[in-house]
Amino acid sequence: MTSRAKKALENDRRPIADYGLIGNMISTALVGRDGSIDWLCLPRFDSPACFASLLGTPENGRWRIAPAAATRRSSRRYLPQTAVIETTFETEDGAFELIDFMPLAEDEERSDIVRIVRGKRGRVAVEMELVLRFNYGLVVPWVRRRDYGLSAVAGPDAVELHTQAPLEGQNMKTLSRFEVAEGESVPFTLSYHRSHRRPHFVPDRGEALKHTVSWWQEWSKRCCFDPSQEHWREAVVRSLITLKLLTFRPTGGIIAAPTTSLPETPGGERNWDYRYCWLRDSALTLYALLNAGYREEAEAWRRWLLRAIAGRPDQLRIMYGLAGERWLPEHEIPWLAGYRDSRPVRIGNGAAQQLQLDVFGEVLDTLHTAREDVLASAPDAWKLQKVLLKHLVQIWHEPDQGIWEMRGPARHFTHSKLMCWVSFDRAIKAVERFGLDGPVDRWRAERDAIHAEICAKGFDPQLGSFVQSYGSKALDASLLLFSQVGFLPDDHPRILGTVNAIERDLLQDGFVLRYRPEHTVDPYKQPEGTFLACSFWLADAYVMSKRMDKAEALFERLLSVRNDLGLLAEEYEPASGELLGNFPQAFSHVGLVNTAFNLVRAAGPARQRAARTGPDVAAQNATTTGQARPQP
Ligand SMILES: OC[C@H]1O[C@H](O[C@H]2O[C@H](CO)[C@@H](O)[C@H](O)[C@H]2O)[C@H](O)[C@@H](O)[C@@H]1O
Repeated sequence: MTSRAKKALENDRRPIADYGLIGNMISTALVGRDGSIDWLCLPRFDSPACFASLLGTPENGRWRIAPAAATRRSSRRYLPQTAVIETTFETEDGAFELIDFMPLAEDEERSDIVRIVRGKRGRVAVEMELVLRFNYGLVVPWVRRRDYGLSAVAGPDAVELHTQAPLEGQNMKTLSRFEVAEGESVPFTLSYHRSHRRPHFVPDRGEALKHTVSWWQEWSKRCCFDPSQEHWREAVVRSLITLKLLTFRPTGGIIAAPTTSLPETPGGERNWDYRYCWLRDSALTLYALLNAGYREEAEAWRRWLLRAIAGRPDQLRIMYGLAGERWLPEHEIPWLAGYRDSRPVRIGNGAAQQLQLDVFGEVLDTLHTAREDVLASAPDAWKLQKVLLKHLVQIWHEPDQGIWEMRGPARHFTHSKLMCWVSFDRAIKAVERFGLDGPVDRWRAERDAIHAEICAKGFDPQLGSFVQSYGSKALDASLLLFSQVGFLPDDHPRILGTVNAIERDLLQDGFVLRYRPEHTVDPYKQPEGTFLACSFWLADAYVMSKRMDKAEALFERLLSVRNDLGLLAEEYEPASGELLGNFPQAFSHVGLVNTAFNLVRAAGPARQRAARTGPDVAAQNATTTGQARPQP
């Protein structure tokens, strides 16, 4: 076997959970346990990757710093309450730490990655390999030596490597070999800039580290999760830091994940680009941020939402780019082999063109919650809501692609209709509670008509459960949301029956599948992993029906599948114990935060949502359920 093939295989076998996330709220990088950065898009989350070995081979770009000799042991952690990763490598000759972080950046076209090698014990030989490949692992740049290191340019992109370590070019790669002794530091900075602009000054790396650490620690302190529940608080803070890392600071948009095409089925075709902002994820994200006390972030998210959706209501999209872009065409990238041969690798997302009726409900619920929680006034929000409702009156009867964005024929998905009901319901509440103007009688008639239709066509008396789409027998985890949006009382037999049916049909080793592909119109029939956000929704449904022990047990199991850094992908495969799908995924982390608050507060996000109220955080802090018993 050639060494190239060996390397490819080595890369193929790396579990998704082996990665950690660093970032500066403009872009992020995935750092492997072995010291290799295998995914980095520059300048923004949604730009082409310059390190793409995650989806191919090391030849598609990576930046590895690791011991030159065999590693005896390695361990890693985030520096407490930060987005800075510290990996410790131990060899026969001693030990060193590798500190990885991205300093905060103001300019969305300039980002730095800092890597500091710090000797801890003995004297260790270290190897650095930098393989730069712009445009998703394809384009080899023109590299020149500089007194500060090197510069590389190709087309619109340029990077500078700043280091005092010796550098050597070999086979289109840059290599370095040096030794580090106890107490010594060898820093590297990779700085991106547009090739038509001048490179920027790279400040002192020690100072940048101090500043980055203290910024994250101050930010984390703001989390108002009960500090006495240390174990859960730590998990909540890690999820919030991850959500913050997935936020595009210049606009406030939050992406679903920083990766594309990590497979939902290893070796399969369910490989999608998640580097965009989904409206669907907005209401639950807002509850998570507000409950945790992050008002500014919630306000920035709401402002992003209002800008993104502004315009004709019939042009509402289900997802947008970081700044609200609507043109997100889907392409396949043939030169990347795919993570464990999972092809195609896709860029852009065709689901952006779909009709998914539930997004109306998500948007109207988000704006309603913002009003209930007295976020800074947004005078145009109500006008926009009325226009959206006027359009929804015309279209809620239509079939759509549903919450799971199925690419088969359109259906009357029950969850989509449920969220249409939410749209009218929240608007009526806005009139009743805030005296806003609107055709409330018309809205009441629509709301009642949808309610009656769902109860007649979306419920199967034999199963005793709501079903995925009108007239079908298939179940769907999105039906777990019925109680938390307030459609029927928590203890209604139809709500309890639906939870029972999902427990019977969709559980795999205690985790929840979205649906069974063989029972649906989904054209991709390969089995996928269990869906983590849905598993959190089951825990929430247990809270709503006051089964706190079950809720707590499921929550603990979900915490146990996070990787060693506390990160979750979109899915989890119980048989192999692997995380699957794009990573880390915002929807999963939003689920974690909301379930944690549901467990510790008398009225957490699920009950707030059912009551159509916002989280009054001060009052919430004063009341905890006392029902949950977190482990120390
Ligand atoms: O696997 C099917 C679909 O998966 C993606 O969508 C999923 O992620 C979204 C973002 O978190 C979430 O809102 C949605 O409900 C999930 O199904 C993908 O982007 C779609 O193109 C794909 O059809």
